Amino acid sequence: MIKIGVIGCGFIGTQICLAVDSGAVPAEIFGIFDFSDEKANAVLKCLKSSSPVKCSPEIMIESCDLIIECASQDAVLKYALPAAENGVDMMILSVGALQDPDFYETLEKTAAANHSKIYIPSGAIAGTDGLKAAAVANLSSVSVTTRKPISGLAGSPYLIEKGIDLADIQEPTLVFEGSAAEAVVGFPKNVNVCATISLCGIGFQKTAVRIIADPTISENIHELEVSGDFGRMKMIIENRPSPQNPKSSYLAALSAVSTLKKITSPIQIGV
Ligand SMILES: NC(=O)C1=CN([C@@H]2O[C@H](COP(=O)(O)OP(=O)(O)OC[C@H]3O[C@@H](n4cnc5c(N)ncnc54)[C@H](O)[C@@H]3O)[C@@H](O)[C@H]2O)C=CC1
Ligand SMILES: O=C([O-])CC(=O)C(=O)O
Repeated sequence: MIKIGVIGCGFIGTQICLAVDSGAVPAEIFGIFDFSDEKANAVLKCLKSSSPVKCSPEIMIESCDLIIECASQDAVLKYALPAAENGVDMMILSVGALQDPDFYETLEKTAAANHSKIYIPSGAIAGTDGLKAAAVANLSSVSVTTRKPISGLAGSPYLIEKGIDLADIQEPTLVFEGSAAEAVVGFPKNVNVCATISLCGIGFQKTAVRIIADPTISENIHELEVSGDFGRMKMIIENRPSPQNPKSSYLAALSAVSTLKKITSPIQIGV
């Protein structure tokens, strides 16, 4: 059984630990880490058949086969390279961290040199299978429009920098329009899906992003539009947000668990 370490014990980390603990995934949780001890303790408390240690990511890197990052872009920047250098696989949820081309290239080369894998779940969006296949030929445009309720965008660095007060927004309002590269920096906890789409398609600079703050909805809605040699694709997903963290959709946690199932299964389905 593979040994996993989980960095980040918030909504997604908790769901992953619960799925492994229930036996739905054949893996052992070796260790968990969160810089909030309270969050790590809350995970330990809800596990019935696993007894992971609370340990540093450095210890996980020495002891685990796979590290799952479900914490923040900072955690990816800090731990992804050391894990790859040690031949340890990593699943990354805070995908926006990969927008720096130098970091991405170094990570890719380091993982290749040390036979480690980087797994990026489809997260809170759908359509990555079709997009990846379409990207084998020429793509002319890829765009993502994200609509979130006010609570799903609170605290974003871009809104703070631009002096946009979400409390003033009474109707659906376009708060950002630009590249995915800019979006994942300005909204690091809100649009990692745009990073995943960029990596599947035409990259961070060419992927167009619009973010709409919408006080009339309760779902996190992502609309993906792609055109290219294959034809045209349009996908809309209306995600239920996590009750624990309204910025993140429930599907993001399910996608991480599904990726873990794929990693641990001899049968690989889909692109
Ligand atoms: N790829 C995708 O489609 C999606 C990605 N995400 C991203 O996944 C990550 C986890 O999401 P949630 O579980 O909903 O967030 P959360 O806020 O519920 O939990 C994150 C936890 O990580 C901890 N943390 C943050 N930085 C850390 C660090 N450097 N070292 C140790 N602990 C750290 C926090 O204390 C918190 O307990 C976030 O970065 C989020 O933006 C969320 C939804 C969709
Ligand atoms: O969960 C979502 O709907 C999207 C999200 O937060 C992200 O991509 O970071």
